[in-house]
Amino acid sequence: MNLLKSKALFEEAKQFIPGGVNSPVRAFRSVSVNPPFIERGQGSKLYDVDGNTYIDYVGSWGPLILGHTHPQVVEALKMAIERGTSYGAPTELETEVAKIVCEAVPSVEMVRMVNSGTEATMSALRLARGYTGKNMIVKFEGNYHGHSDSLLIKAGSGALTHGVPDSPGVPADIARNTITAQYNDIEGMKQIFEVHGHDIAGVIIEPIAGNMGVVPATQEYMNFLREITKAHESLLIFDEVMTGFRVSFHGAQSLYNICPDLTCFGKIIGGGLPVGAYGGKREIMAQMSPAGPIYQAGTLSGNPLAMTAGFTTLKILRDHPEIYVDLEEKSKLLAEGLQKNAAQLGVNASFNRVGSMLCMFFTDRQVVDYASALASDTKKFGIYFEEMLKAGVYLAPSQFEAAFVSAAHSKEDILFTIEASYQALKKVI
Ligand SMILES: Cc1ncc(COP(=O)(O)O)c(C=O)c1O
Ligand SMILES: N[C@H](C=O)CCC(=O)O
Repeated sequence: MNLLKSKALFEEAKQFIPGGVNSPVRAFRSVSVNPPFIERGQGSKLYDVDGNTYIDYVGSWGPLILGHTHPQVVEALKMAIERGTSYGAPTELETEVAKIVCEAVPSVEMVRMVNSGTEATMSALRLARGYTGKNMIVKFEGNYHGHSDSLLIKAGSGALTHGVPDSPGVPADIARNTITAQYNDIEGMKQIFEVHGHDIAGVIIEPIAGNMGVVPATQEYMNFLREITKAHESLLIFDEVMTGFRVSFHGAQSLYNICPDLTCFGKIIGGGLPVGAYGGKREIMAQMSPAGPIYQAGTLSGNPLAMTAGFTTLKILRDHPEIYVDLEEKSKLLAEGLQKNAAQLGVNASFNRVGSMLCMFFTDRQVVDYASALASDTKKFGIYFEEMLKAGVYLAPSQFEAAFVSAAHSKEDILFTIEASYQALKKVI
């Protein structure tokens, strides 16, 4: 694989951008490969500046459930851009997007658009604190909710991959109000509520974690969380930035049949443009300014281009439920193929998959939380990753990220990936 141009561009970028990238995971630091610089994407494929083609399972870290440059999304954007890029004033489309979100996710009666998942979770915490009058937030080890101060504690994703789950720069006074819990650990959470229950504003969780690899919460745990938060008048906040419109059109909450108080969205609702959103019960959301006293704002919030890409994507997903059936079939085929390869070659690997989010961990332990995810052999992952990239399969460059199947992946893509994985795993043993 020739990456000469990418290498030169990366060196140049490092002169002007910290680490050469605008988000740490893109630097490929945990694997010993130069990041390919991307020229364009189409369907299931990414094309780099050196002329390499990859089957893409990153999908811009989740938003591209329809694949790259979906014709309807591109056409809608072309028409929208002719009308202007931003007005800083209300548009009808914002209500249309809000309506489609509220209709899809019944726990969300009102929704506020922001510009990223980070903003969505940060604002949801402020709302939880303002609404309950309490201070503390509980989050889970290995869950990632973006990079706001209160949540960058024992965080997953790039923070975990790069070894900074507790970032310098987060004031101790702020960190003190965040309690970290073990995922799927009922007894641990009972103890937290016994000690701090009177002052817990909310518990925020990735219902299906995708930032320590893919790790679903158990149904029993979810039922318990709903009960304990209700009993203590704390809010249950689902971070569905990754799972929203991904694992189902109705979100992870529909799979668990749990009604959280607040839900955060991002990724898919922006159809590949920068968007986040948070929503929930009317009574709670009505506390947000200007309806209520809790402040949050955004120059580009509800941006017409982002709303156009998001609305078009959500409408396609809503009107074509067969997309989710197809995603399930392809993802199952892929996961089973990878699993069979590992078993045949005697590689210690464990698999988690929910719909089109999946992860192969290089460990023989079943991965149910942060500790069991950390048991993975990241050196083996690094070898596997490099071999897959050379074969033309673009995975996230970390053991602690999800792979996403999109509507654009063909059966041929999946079969090619399974064969490439067999050859790559041979290099791991
Ligand atoms: C579950 C989850 N929450 C929040 C975020 C933060 O979103 P963003 O990167 O758009 O700020 C991410 C991804 O980065 C995520 O996966
Ligand atoms: N895992 C992260 C989001 O889901 C990756 C995105 C990033 O940090 O750039």
